[in-house]
Amino acid sequence: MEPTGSQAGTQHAASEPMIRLTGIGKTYPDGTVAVHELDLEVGRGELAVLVGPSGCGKSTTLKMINRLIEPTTGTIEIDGDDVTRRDPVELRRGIGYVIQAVGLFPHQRITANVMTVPLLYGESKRTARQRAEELLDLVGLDPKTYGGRYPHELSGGQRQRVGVARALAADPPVLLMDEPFGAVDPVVRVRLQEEFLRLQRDLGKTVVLVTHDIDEAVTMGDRVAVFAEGGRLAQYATPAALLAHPADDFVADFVGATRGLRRLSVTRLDPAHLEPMDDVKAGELGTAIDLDSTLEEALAAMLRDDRPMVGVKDGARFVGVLTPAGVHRALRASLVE
Ligand SMILES: Nc1ncnc2c1ncn2[C@@H]1O[C@H](COP(=O)(O)OP(=O)(O)OP(=O)(O)O)[C@@H](O)[C@H]1O
Repeated sequence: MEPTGSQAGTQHAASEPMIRLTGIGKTYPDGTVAVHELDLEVGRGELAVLVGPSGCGKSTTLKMINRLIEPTTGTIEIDGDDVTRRDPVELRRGIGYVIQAVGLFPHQRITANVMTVPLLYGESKRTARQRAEELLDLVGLDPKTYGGRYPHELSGGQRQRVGVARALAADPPVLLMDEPFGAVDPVVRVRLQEEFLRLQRDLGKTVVLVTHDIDEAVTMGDRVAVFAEGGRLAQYATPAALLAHPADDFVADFVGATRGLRRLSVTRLDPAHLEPMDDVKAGELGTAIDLDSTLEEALAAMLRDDRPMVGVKDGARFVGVLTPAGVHRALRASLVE
């Protein structure tokens, strides 16, 4: 199934996936099966999330993609190339990697931390500095304020942003992220998630992100891979499909009893489900919402204004009215793609 929603990045979709794992498996020498014969494809510009309970092989899978861990079976292709034939060090330079602990050099200032990657590529100090400052700006950190600080002089969320900036420094087509927003409080986490989605839409990177948080998975992912015990892939689907049709009881339990509510937060408005504005309704409307809102935001607006409908704007222009019946239609339509 094709990815849905505005974050799909489908304009880059070529028939060949950017990342293809075929029969990939990892058994550790002590006999632990961390990943069991996994097939997974990630399209160009797509953001795939690996989610599941602790110890089910998500990190192992991620680290096999950049060969920090060698698979025991199967093949991994990036952009059609078999990565097992590539020099691992050179391979890793072409793949951004963001981890929870960030891994910044504690005794280097922030700009210097981000400069390490362009310097590795042989850029002059001056170009590397300029690039680092652009990247800090891109992730929302003013280089003048933060560039001269040391990592311990930043908040957890700011350090995560530096980690993202550094991973982007080589302009890699592929970005691997292991619990990148795990170390920050829930409010900062949601902000970082939103900012990263915006950035990813602009940059069109192919991203594989590991999390154990189903909310993060369905918010961020174009497609979500749910892992089960023993490194088994239980389901790989769009958030809408996963929430509406869990493949088995394990997935149903994992996505939770409130999955119906979660569907509201992953489905965006569509003009097709709005009713036309008329004079009577115009008088009944509270504050209008934007056309790119989610159904959850739409329902929240109806409840906040205590009205059975909400006006919808595209920029400054009113485009229609959404009612609870329209919400229902939109939910059903989100599955027919
Ligand atoms: N070097 C190792 N030797 C033996 N077993 C290992 C080794 N590294 C990881 N494992 C096991 O492989 C399994 C998968 O680990 P992995 O780190 O991939 O899980 P995960 O899904 O990322 O977990 P978490 O969410 O807790 O980070 C676990 O049972 C783990 O104990």
